[in-house]
Amino acid sequence: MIKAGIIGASGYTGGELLRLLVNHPNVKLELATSRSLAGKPVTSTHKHLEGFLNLKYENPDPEDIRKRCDVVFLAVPHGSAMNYVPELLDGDTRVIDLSADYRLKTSEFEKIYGLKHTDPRNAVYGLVELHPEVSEESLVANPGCFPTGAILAAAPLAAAKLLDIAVFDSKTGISGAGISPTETSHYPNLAENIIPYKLTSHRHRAEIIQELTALDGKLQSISFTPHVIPSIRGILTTAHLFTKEPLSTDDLKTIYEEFYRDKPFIRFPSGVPSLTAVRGSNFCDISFEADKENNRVVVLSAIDNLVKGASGQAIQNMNLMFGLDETCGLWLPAAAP
Ligand SMILES: NC(=O)C1=CN([C@@H]2O[C@H](COP(=O)(O)OP(=O)(O)OC[C@H]3O[C@@H](n4cnc5c(N)ncnc54)[C@H](OP(=O)(O)O)[C@@H]3O)[C@@H](O)[C@H]2O)C=CC1
Ligand SMILES: CC(=O)N[C@@H](CCC(=O)OP(=O)(O)O)C(=O)O
Repeated sequence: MIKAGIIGASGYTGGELLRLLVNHPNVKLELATSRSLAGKPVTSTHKHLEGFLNLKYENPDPEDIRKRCDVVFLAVPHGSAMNYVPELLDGDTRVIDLSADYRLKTSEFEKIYGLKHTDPRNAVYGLVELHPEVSEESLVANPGCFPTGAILAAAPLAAAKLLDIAVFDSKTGISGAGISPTETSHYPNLAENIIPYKLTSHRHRAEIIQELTALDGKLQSISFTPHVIPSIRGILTTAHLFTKEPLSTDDLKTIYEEFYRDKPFIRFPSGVPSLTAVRGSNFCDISFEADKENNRVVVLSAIDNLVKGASGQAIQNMNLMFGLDETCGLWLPAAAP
C-alpha cells in the first residue's frame, strides 16, 4: 500500500483528497496535517468522512512526514509549499504540490506572485493529458483550476498550430477561493449575482500561456477573465478561439477526438457541458462549435475545480507516479443533479 500524507488537510482540497483517497484501493491514509486543529479528529471538521476515517490532525515536522509517507500532497497556499518541498524530497518520498509554487519558471513565479522563490528546482506541470512524463518524476506541480479547464479546451488547436487568438471566459464556484470566508463569499454578496474579477491580470493567465505556447511553439495572443458564480463547485469555461484558417464543426470533431484518444477523463457529451454532470468527478467535459464566418470556434469545458481542477488530478498524477492505471480510485460518475 502507498502511505499517503496530506499537508493542509483541513482545507477544501485537503478534504477532497481525503474523500477520494479513503476509497483508493492502493492507498493507506497515514497523515493529515493542520497547524490550527492538531489533536482534533479529522471528522470534527470534515463531517462527510464520519465512519470512513479515524485519523486525528497532526502537525509534525517535514522530516517526520517524509519518514512516514511514500507520497505527500501539499494542499497549502502558494508561497508555503516551497518551505516543505526540499526536506520532503530528501529521500524516496514523492511530492504532489497543489499550490502554484512550482508551476511556472522561478523568475515568472516571482514576477506574477510578487514572492521570492526559495527553492529554484523544476517540476513537471501535472496536466496528465499533456504531460504523461509525470510517471518519471518525484515532484509534480498540480495545475491551477482555471488553467486545467482552459488549457484542455484549447490544447488540440494549439498542438495543430491552428490557434491565432484565444479568449477564455470562465465561471467558477466559490470553493475555488478556499475555506476562509471573504467579502466575495459572503452570502448576500454572491447569491443571485455574478462577480467578475482580475479582468485582465489573473495570475492563472501565465500558466495558460506557458502550456499553450509550448504546444504551439510560439507566443499566441491569450486573454483570460474569471467570474465567481453562486455555486459551490465547478468551472465552466467558454473559449473563443480564433483560428488561422476557417474550420468546420466536423474538422473540430476530428481534431479533438484524435488529440484526446485514450484519455479516459476527457468526454465529449452531446449538447453543451454542464457543471452538474462533472460535480464530484474527475472528468473534463468538452464541446465545440465552429463559427466559420469569423474564423472562430467556441469551445466549452466543464470541470469540478476541487476534483479535476485540484485533488482528483493530484491523485491521477499519483497513480502514474506509482505505476498504477490513471483511473485508479477515480472512476466515479458525477453527483448529478
Ligand atoms: N480550492 C480550489 O478549488 C483549488 C485550490 N488550489 C490550491 O490548493 C491549495 C489549497 O487550496 P484550498 O484547499 O482551497 O485552501 P484552503 O484555504 O481551503 O486550505 C488550506 C489549508 O492549508 C493550511 N495552511 C495554511 N497556511 C499554511 C502554511 N503556511 N503551512 C501549512 N499549512 C497551511 C490551512 O490549515 P491550518 O491553518 O490549520 O494549518 C488550511 O486548512 C492552494 O494553494 C490553492 O491555491 C488549486 C486548485 C483548486
Ligand atoms: C474563486 C477563486 O477565488 N478562485 C481562485 C483560484 C483558485 C485556485 O485554485 O487557484 P490555484 O489553482 O492557483 O491554487 C482565484 O481566482 O485565485
